[in-house]
Amino acid sequence: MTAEVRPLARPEGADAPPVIEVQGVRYAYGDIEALRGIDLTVPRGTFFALLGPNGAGKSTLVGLLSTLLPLQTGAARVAGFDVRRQSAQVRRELGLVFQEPSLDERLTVLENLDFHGRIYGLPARERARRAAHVLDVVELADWQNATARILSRGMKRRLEIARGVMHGPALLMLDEPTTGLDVQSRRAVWTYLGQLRRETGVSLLLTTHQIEEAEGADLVAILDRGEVLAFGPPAELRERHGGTVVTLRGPGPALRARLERQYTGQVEGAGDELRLRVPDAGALLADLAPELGSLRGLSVQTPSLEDVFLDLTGRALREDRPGPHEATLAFARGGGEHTR
Ligand SMILES: Nc1ncnc2c1ncn2[C@@H]1O[C@H](COP(=O)(O)OP(=O)(O)OP(=O)(O)O)[C@@H](O)[C@H]1O
Repeated sequence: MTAEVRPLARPEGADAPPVIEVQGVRYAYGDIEALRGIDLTVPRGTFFALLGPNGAGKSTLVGLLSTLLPLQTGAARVAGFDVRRQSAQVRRELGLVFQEPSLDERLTVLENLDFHGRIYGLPARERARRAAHVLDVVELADWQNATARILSRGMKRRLEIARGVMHGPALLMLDEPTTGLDVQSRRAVWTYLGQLRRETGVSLLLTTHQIEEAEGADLVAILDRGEVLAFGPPAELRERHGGTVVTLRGPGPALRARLERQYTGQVEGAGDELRLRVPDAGALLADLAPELGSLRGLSVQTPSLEDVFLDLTGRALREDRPGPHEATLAFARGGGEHTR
């Protein structure tokens, strides 16, 4: 494959076409409808996360964008190139990091990068320059002559990421990139990805069912059963579909009556506990301030994208759901003391 050489850093003008454009895309495997009409536009430079449970259609959409699957209905472009008519240009704009390791274990770290650069037709000097740069970013420069086989899992993943951006793509596609890594290696991967974004302007497409990783994205699309249920910045989705839940323990009858009157439709819970779902917990807490001392306890639960998914579908995104992001204050009744 021959190709023009482009700089590692790709400062894009405001008029650069979106990195992903998908319009009316449907896809079926025989009778199984995997995608049922997808529309998405993702601007250049974005960290975009595609979040959805198993079978939602994430891999199918990624397959279409990366030209591995043929488009059946609708239109899709990557960095302005049509996936149907300009598949070679689309592939040049993509870097891929899969869940499964894909390094040549017999080659050294540097040779893995160099080989990749050759496939993309980069001249030797350019390959050496780019390899040095990306190895520097992922902190593997000291390991460049080591055989890939001896690297730890985290280091291999870092090398795969370095290789993914070696040819200067517009979009790096990451399929569950931190699966199987320990917490420290996960963090390292995200640090390096952040740095690569800053230095090269590369956009990221992350497919995941890990909520924590999607929370860090600029834009999230929640996909379920072949449809985009919500699309926007995580904070906006949380506000639109989650709402902060404030739980009061031991509110007296007068306070309860006032809140039910004032926050019609947002109050639930009987007996000792009262839950209010509000867009802005600060305003509610300010309103409650004079009565805080009379409560036995209070907790503020910030919604996560898991709550957003639950609100949209009535189902949990995954079984091993982490505990809610909860801050609890317990007040000793009457005493004014509190513990955290
Ligand atoms: N090769 C195939 N043949 C038939 N059906 C398929 C094929 N690949 C996927 N499907 C079906 O298409 C739907 C979407 O699958 P897809 O793999 O795109 O979802 P996903 O969100 O990527 O899931 P996962 O996270 O499990 O990879 C599912 O119902 C799946 O069973």
